[in-house]
Amino acid sequence: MSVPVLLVTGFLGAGKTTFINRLLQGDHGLRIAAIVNDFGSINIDAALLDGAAEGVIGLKNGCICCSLQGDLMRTLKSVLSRAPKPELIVIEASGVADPAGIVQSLMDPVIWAQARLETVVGIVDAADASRRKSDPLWQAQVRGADIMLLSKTADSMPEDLAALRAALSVQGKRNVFNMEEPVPLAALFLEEGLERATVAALPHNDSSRFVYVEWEHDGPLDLQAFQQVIAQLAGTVLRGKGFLSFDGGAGRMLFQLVGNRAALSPAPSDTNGNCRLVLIGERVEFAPDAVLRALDNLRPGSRQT
Ligand SMILES: Nc1nc2c(ncn2[C@@H]2O[C@H](COP(=O)(O)OP(=O)(O)OP(=O)(O)O)[C@@H](O)[C@H]2O)c(=O)[nH]1
Repeated sequence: MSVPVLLVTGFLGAGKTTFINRLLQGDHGLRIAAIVNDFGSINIDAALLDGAAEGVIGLKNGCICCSLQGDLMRTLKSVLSRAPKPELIVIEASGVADPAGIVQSLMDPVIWAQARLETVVGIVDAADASRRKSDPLWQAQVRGADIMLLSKTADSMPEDLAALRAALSVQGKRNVFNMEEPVPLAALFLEEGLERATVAALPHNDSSRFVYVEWEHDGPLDLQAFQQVIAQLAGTVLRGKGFLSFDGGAGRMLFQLVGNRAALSPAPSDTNGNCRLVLIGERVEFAPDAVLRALDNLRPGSRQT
């Protein structure tokens, strides 16, 4: 029997991993395999989900809507050959992916016979939507979604939330859920027989729009110096995430930056090793060399005055 597939899409930092984590930890009793696609070679998302489930597979160094399509298909086939087979497959697209390209790949009749795309779940950061809504990539992600989940609704202004819901309903999105409330698993499955409209993928000149740096350091960092660097870079970094340790031995921390909101929280216990950090920005305003210099300046002994 064909295994249902949920494709989760949404802009950088929208809440895709958070949603998948909740799904993996839900008490539905389903055997779920998750395939996650991070931007870059340091696979933070897979590490974040690792604690939640076996069967989390990270696809890195590219984007599954373009350069990694072949990898996605190979990974799907290998997941499907597992015994016992998963009962649900969740694919997290990277935050820079256009879901239309992935949907086209999943329509392959050989794949479809074994794994049928059930629903494209689109996640929109409600607190960021009014700023982001004219972005063609954001629009493509909304257009390609069958159902919508609104994240960070508690952080958004009520009038912005109302405007967002109105805009989504104009676009024909009937199923819009608040991600800060429990979303029942059944709500993620489309009514039987519902046809998905074919959506054209964005032209692929977009791949050079985003750039990122990956940075690693063996040992703890000075917290205050790190915060200063992040404050300097704020405004040019769209998304940051990583695992870090700081002087004083408070343990490993998970760093999350979305737009101008940064947070540090205790990292999942099974994340070991060096400090590792990924920062992503738009090529027009994010200068990787300067960002790397600022980060390298954090290494003990190399601080410049
Ligand atoms: N308050 C609040 N925070 C959220 C919600 N959803 C996600 N977050 C936070 O937003 C940040 C990014 O969430 P992720 O789930 O990693 O976002 P993502 O879409 O997977 O990010 P990328 O894959 O890097 O594009 C994290 O700090 C989350 O804790 C939400 O509904 N409410």
